[in-house]
Amino acid sequence: MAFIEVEDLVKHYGSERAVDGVSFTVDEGEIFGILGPNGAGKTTTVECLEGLRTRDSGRVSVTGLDPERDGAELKQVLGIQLQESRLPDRLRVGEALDLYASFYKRPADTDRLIESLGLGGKRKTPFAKLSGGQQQRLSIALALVGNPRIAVLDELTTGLDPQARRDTWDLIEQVRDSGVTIILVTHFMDEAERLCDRLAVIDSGKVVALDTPAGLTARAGDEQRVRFRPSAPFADALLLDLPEVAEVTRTGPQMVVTGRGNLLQAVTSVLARNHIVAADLRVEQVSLEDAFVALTGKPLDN
Ligand SMILES: Nc1ncnc2c1ncn2[C@@H]1O[C@H](COP(=O)(O)OP(=O)(O)OP(=O)(O)O)[C@@H](O)[C@H]1O
Repeated sequence: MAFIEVEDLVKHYGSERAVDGVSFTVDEGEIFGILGPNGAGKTTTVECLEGLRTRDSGRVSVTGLDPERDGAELKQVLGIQLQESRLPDRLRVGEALDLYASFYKRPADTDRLIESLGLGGKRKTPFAKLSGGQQQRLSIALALVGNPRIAVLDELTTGLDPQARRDTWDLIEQVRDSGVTIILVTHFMDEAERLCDRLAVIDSGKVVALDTPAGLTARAGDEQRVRFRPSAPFADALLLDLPEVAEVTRTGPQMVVTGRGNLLQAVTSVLARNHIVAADLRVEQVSLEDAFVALTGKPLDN
């Protein structure tokens, strides 16, 4: 039996089928991503896994426990970081951690947890006086205070600045290295690509792909794009005649040449032969974002 198993999970809200037959498994020790646009059914899926929602049908097993039947036992192995979790403004960091620790049979040492999450010196600081990044760290600390085997993190870095996001990613890798299995719900491609060992891409309540980030990207093909500003006008046909080139588009002074194989060399050779200089030349490979569009027919951030 897999560490975590979700099989043919279905959940309706009224007549809306928010989760429509979702299946996946998670191995012990991995960071498993659930990626999808707003309203795709990600949160509902993990809420069924956490025992916070009752499923309409399907099977869910978390370390052999059924969240609906074995809720009390599950709470001892699962740590949850809720989306946009807010605490009372005046609750101090130490008080919040001690309170949450009291819910568990074998809580973590809160002093060590505070230190390892970079909140050292903040024990007496009220929630409202923490920065966005520190509040996020506290919510991760609260998810870990019960010494869980699994942590479910929902929209981990929403609202954080780039540095705080990178720090949080480092932290999550440390948590995984300490042996915690992580389920990460996100709608950020860069986060999924950086952190996840495997990903379920969810769209309109269904899993449309289940793979490693590299595997997903490979599915979108080996297409490349070469962007540049030509120093002189020329006919598109010059490039379209090349076997490597599939498409040429122009946006203002910029040209984008899409194709395969040794595209860069083919394009630059033709330009050189015609005495055209390519300024601001850039080559782009297929990204996870392209893979997502190929799979769902729409961009992630819609
Ligand atoms: N409590 C609820 N009552 C009614 N409909 C709901 C409820 N919660 C979610 N939904 C609807 O179910 C669908 C899936 O929502 P869900 O929150 O699971 O998606 P999500 O992928 O987590 O989205 P987001 O990234 O915006 O949180 C959406 O259409 C949403 O409007």
